[in-house]
Amino acid sequence: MQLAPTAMMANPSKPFLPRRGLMFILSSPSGAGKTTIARRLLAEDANLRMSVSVTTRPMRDGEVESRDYYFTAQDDFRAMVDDDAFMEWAQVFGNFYGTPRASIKAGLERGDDFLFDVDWQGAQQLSQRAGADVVSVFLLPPSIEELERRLRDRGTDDPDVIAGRMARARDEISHWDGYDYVVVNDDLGTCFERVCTILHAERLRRIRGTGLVDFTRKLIS
Ligand SMILES: Nc1ncnc2c1ncn2[C@@H]1O[C@H](COP(=O)(O)OP(=O)(O)OP(=O)(O)O)[C@@H](O)[C@H]1O
Ligand SMILES: Nc1nc2c(ncn2[C@@H]2O[C@H](COP(=O)(O)O)[C@@H](O)[C@H]2O)c(=O)[nH]1
Repeated sequence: MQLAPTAMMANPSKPFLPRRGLMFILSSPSGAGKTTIARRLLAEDANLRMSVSVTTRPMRDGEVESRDYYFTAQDDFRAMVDDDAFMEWAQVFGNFYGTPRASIKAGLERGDDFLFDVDWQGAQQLSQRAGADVVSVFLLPPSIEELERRLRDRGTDDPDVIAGRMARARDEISHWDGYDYVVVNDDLGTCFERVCTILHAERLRRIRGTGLVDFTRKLIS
């Protein structure tokens, strides 16, 4: 039997049974494309919510407060650290970044999935603290030359900032083996499909199926 394309595509994020949400981490060296992939995932997947980080870095052209980051002063960031308001935080490129705790715990219990755009330090801390809720994906550029080209063509950073990001790229890449999945972002469409495949499969893991015990009990009773 041939299924109509619409039937095959029918909302893969909507679960048949209640399930616990997951924490979907995307990391990469700066410029490899995680923001691009993240925006497309959020646009196409109704069950995925962005975990918006707090940062002390200045806002870039085109960025929107509370959509891209909560932009904050260093003193306020420190106060949040002291209040234990972050699930993780780290210093990256001389600025501070942190993942606010608020709303994530309750969201996971409701079955919401959260997307995190964090560096390797954030991925490591979240994996240690949130264990089985975490699915981590590391994106690699097809080459170092292409990574630099993407940073230049993006047109958001001065040459000295780009040099700093390139200098850090090798260190970031050296942490590839701390992730559950590694995907090369060469062709954007192919990379996006692979990331979607990971997300859809991870949602189906037995450990997330909070409704499975009752459901299977009824099936066999
Ligand atoms: N597969 C691809 N092929 C060509 N260009 C790409 C591809 N993926 C992303 N880009 C482009 O590369 C640039 C960097 O992408 P993006 O801003 O998503 O990177 P990032 O990893 O989020 O960087 P940062 O960590 O600095 O925020 C953007 O201009 C984006 O349009
Ligand atoms: N550990 C954390 N890293 C974060 C967080 N939010 C963003 N990031 C990472 O910082 C760099 C630079 O980001 P940019 O937007 O300034 O280019 C990048 O690797 C992000 O993944 C966070 O909350 N925690």
